[in-house]
Amino acid sequence: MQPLLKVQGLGKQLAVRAGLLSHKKVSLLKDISFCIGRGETLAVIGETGAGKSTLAKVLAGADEASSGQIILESDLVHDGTSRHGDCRHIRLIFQDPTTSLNPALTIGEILDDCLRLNTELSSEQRLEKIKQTLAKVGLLVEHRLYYPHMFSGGQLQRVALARALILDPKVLVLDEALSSLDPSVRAQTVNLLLELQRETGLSYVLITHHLSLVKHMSDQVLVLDHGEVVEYGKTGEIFGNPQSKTCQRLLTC
Ligand SMILES: Nc1ncnc2c1ncn2[C@@H]1O[C@H](COP(=O)(O)OP(=O)(O)OP(=O)(O)O)[C@@H](O)[C@H]1O
Repeated sequence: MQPLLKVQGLGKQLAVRAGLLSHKKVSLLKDISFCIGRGETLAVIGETGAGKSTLAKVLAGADEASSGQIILESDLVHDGTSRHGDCRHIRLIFQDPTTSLNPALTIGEILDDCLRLNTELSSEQRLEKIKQTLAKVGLLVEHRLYYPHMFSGGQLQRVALARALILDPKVLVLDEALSSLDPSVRAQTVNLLLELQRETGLSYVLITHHLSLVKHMSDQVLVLDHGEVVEYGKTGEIFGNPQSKTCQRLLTC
């Protein structure tokens, strides 16, 4: 079966200052390859500084890769030098939604901006889409009139989810998106994500330090160390018989 998302030999280099007038290149990601099927979840784990957030940003188009390919449903999204098409099919959700939601706008205005900038929908169609999306993430239609500061942390993460889902993406990248939630809200949000996945065939790239979430949600695990893949396979196999020292260390923490 054709994978939904195929990543081949992805690399990210940065030029950093090495002296008064000189720069050197450092590799943040090296030769990353993996595939995700429709409705599947890939968990990305690794120690701090391993490159997980860099990978998240590169996948979602918030940062540019230096080499390699990103192929979504046989469309070349990144060809080794530049990004093609729009970023609506792979969307990113961060740990702290307060930093990415404009406090001066209502939730309805934030969601409407997203639709105005990325679609040709009329204002009536946009309002209908906003109402449908709020309902999809378990918020009320009236919540479109609220400002971000009027929500709890768990509700705000639902708003961030609504903003990601309103463009009907195929892949959601969750970069520690569940980490700041308290355990009961986290459990509700996980159930919501799994329900959405069952209903729509959405695929997830789940970046987290919570191994219980990895076990519960993911089909595959990719282990990063210093920007390189040191282990990649089915979740059950990785947890049952980790091969790399990094993975063994992470699983015993
Ligand atoms: N703009 C930048 N300039 C220089 N170094 C950077 C930059 N962005 C990231 N890095 C470095 O790249 C490495 C990977 O960072 P990244 O944030 O992707 O790691 P991470 O696995 O997400 O870590 P954490 O679990 O702590 O969030 C780190 O060593 C970081 O210092």
